[in-house]
Amino acid sequence: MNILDKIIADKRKEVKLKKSLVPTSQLEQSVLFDRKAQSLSNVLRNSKTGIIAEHKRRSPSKHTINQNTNVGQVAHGYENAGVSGMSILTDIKYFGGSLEDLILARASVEMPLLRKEFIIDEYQIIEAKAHGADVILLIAAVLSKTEIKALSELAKNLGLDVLLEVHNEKELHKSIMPSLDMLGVNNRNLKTFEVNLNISKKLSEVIPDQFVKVSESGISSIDAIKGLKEYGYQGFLIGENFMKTENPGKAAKEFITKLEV
Ligand SMILES: O=P(O)(O)OC[C@@H](O)[C@@H](O)c1c[nH]c2ccccc12
Repeated sequence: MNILDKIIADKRKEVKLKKSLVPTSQLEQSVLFDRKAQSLSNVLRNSKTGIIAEHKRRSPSKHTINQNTNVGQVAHGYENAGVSGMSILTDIKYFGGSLEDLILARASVEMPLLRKEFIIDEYQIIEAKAHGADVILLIAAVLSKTEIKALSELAKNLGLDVLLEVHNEKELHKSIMPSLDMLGVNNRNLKTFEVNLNISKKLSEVIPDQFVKVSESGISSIDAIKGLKEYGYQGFLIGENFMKTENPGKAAKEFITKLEV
């Protein structure tokens, strides 16, 4: 079994258990559930830099990246750096994140927050809204077309933006539908961990213009961003490059300052 299949198998068990413990009717009572979400796609359309900075403690490919973070401080640092939004890993087992991280970031900043999760069930979208997310991620590699449609339509009904992630042309063709806001190309193959920025460049031609294009993973230089912008990308998801430093917010600030000149 590849790592992605393993993560999804565990996720199915986790969601089943959660559903039995906390019903959606209870999630819907959260004060955050009624909060009006902010649109990351709108921010990206109007941003010169388009950085989405991620909070990621560890990953199956890199193991420990940064175990000493205070997510509220990181969120403040990113906001102060002028990022367009923040991505927060909420998977516990493989990425060391949690929904608590999402709440703590929400309590610290106003900018759009993406719940970075392996979403396979509508329950997780209600949960995202109840914990202050503005955006959800859907990963085409693990969902059918019917699932992508149902999950993205639910998110839109709740006022959330949808970022749909693909890694190849087949996934892209299966996924294109009006209930998506952003199309993300993951430069990392989630099955092999191989990273190649040319995947974003290649797939850019087949992404229709109505979607904001986001390039994800393996981005660590200003030149990489300049190159991707030429292919129409307006969003750049960066995790490790900031998180591996002692002060991710400071690293993001230095990066964005260089990008602006
Ligand atoms: O740390 P990086 O290489 O900058 O990558 C960030 C982000 O793109 C990556 O964490 C990611 C992209 N898609 C995902 C799906 C699930 C978990 C993680 C991810």
